[in-house]
Amino acid sequence: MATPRIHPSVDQGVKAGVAGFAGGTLECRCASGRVQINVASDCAHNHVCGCTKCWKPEGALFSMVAVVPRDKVSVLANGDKLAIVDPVATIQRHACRDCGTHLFGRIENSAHAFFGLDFIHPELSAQAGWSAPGFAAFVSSIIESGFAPDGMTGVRTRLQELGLAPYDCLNPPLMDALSTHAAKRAGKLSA
Ligand SMILES: N[C@@H](CCC(=O)N[C@@H](CSCO)C(=O)NCC(=O)O)C(=O)O
Ligand SMILES: [Zn+2]
Ligand SMILES: [Zn+2]
Repeated sequence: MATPRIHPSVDQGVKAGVAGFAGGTLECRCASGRVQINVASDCAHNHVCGCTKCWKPEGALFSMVAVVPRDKVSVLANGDKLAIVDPVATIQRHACRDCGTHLFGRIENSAHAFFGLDFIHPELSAQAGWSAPGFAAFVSSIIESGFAPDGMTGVRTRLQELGLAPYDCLNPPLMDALSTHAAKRAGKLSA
């Protein structure tokens, strides 16, 4: 069986980030009049995501997605082309109307554990040095996009080979953060 194409940024091996990297500019994929955003910070929790909601480049089974503080994100050019993909989703993904690329995803619910963080796709930046992806999230979800279930062992094996531990939700630190937040809100843990 052919090697599964996880994502073009990791298919030849995961490249390490650069310590002290300070961010860069992300662009959509239009031939002209590109939407540009600036991200004045390195990203964190970078991962590949198999969910149906995250933007994936052509041919890839996974997106590559990470978070940055929302106050570090600003629109530099052609922001009038941005539209929210799904206004009721937890993550409101601001995408280019013309090419479909997602420039940033924002959580507007201030009660959410990840409020204050925006989701970005570091590959949309020409600058190298972003923190590398460290795990694979929502792996089983690729089936929801039509991937054949009998290929899942091959996908998980390839992810392991790349050093991207596969999870069917988020990784344990992020799942623990979500549960800690929920427990504090419910008064089960002290805030
Ligand atoms: N099986 C579903 C899962 C979708 C999902 O829950 N995605 C996550 C991860 S996105 C980045 O890691 C999520 O938090 N979604 C919230 C949102 O998208 O608003 C599917 O594949 O659709
Ligand atoms: Zn575009
Ligand atoms: Zn996702």
